[in-house]
Amino acid sequence: MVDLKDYGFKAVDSKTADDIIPARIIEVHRELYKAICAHGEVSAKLKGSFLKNLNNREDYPAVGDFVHLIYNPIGESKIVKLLPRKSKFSRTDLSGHNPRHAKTVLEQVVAANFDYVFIMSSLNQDFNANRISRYLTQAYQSGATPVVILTKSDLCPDYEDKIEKVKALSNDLDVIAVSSQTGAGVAEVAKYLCPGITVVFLGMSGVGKSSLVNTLANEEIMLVNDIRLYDDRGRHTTTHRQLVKLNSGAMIIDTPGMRELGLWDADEAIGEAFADIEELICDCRFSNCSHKSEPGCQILLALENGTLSQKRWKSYLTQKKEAEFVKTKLKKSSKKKSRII
Ligand SMILES: Nc1nc2c(ncn2[C@@H]2O[C@H](COP(=O)(O)OP(=O)(O)OP(=O)(O)O)[C@@H](O)[C@H]2O)c(=O)[nH]1
Ligand SMILES: [Zn+2]
Repeated sequence: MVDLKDYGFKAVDSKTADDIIPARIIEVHRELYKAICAHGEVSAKLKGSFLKNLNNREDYPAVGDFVHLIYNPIGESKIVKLLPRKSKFSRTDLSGHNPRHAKTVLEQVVAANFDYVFIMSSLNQDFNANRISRYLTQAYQSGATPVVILTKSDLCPDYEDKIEKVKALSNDLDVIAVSSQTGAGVAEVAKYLCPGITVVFLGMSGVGKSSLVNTLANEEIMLVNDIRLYDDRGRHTTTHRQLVKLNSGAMIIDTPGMRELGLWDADEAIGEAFADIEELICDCRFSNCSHKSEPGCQILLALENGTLSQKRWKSYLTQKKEAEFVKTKLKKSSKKKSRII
């Protein structure tokens, strides 16, 4: 028997019928799900009655979700309910269109119920505090706790100032420098990986995610967790596990969607990441200040006396603009009936 608590399940007061049990989604392949439940791993589909009542794309189960299912020991189990999410990452699905021409923007959840977002950024010449700040905005919005992991510390002997720069992005932010090459800092990251804890990684390709995961797991976990399947023509294929359990008992969610996250209704999260700027704006003399030339503008004053850097102000404006763009698209598309999958 599998104890779902080992997979982060917190039993709530939801009394279930005898044949309905909780499970966690570990893979999503179009309409087919793979889930872990008390009886081990099962294949599952959405039950017709559940599917019929789905209105939004975000209500479809995603990797990491807890669900209720009717267990079937000899065939596909049926998912009957999606349990409330404590955190989630959504991707703006532009229906395959270039953003400028997209007619519909749909929210698609790509990972759910994670405790930490590991924001990965390399300490070498790619280091970019603005990018980290963008990821922070998304992390706060997800509902989980961000931890910034600065990789390849062996390539950058002098990284203290970079750590300070990142710490200045937000209050109480944990920032860890690591090297998968030398092992420096890896133990600090491992402290987060307690049994039942789920983490996701955000970061550009090549920052060293796989190397770190392999170092943490002390084995080729990415390979170990690949499973072999036979496709419908009997050909041999491998698929990549989307929720991976480490030896420590912690879990990592890694889905294709995680790699292309867009900003989703980010105003509130931007407010958290740029609280200082929003405070300044509140103090501008005119409530509709454009922060370009008005007298009594606190932004202009802060830029002039150097308490606010041009770079940070520009980064704030860029994020606002992006969030605005998505919102406009969303408003337009919600007037029409949303197309679901
Ligand atoms: N010097 C040094 N190189 C590293 C370190 N970690 C990773 N690398 C190198 O950086 C390159 C990319 O590392 P990966 O772990 O594959 O990066 P990734 O983020 O998983 O990349 P994707 O699979 O494309 O998402 C590889 O050539 C690694 O050998 C490190 O701590 N120090
Ligand atoms: Zn102003």
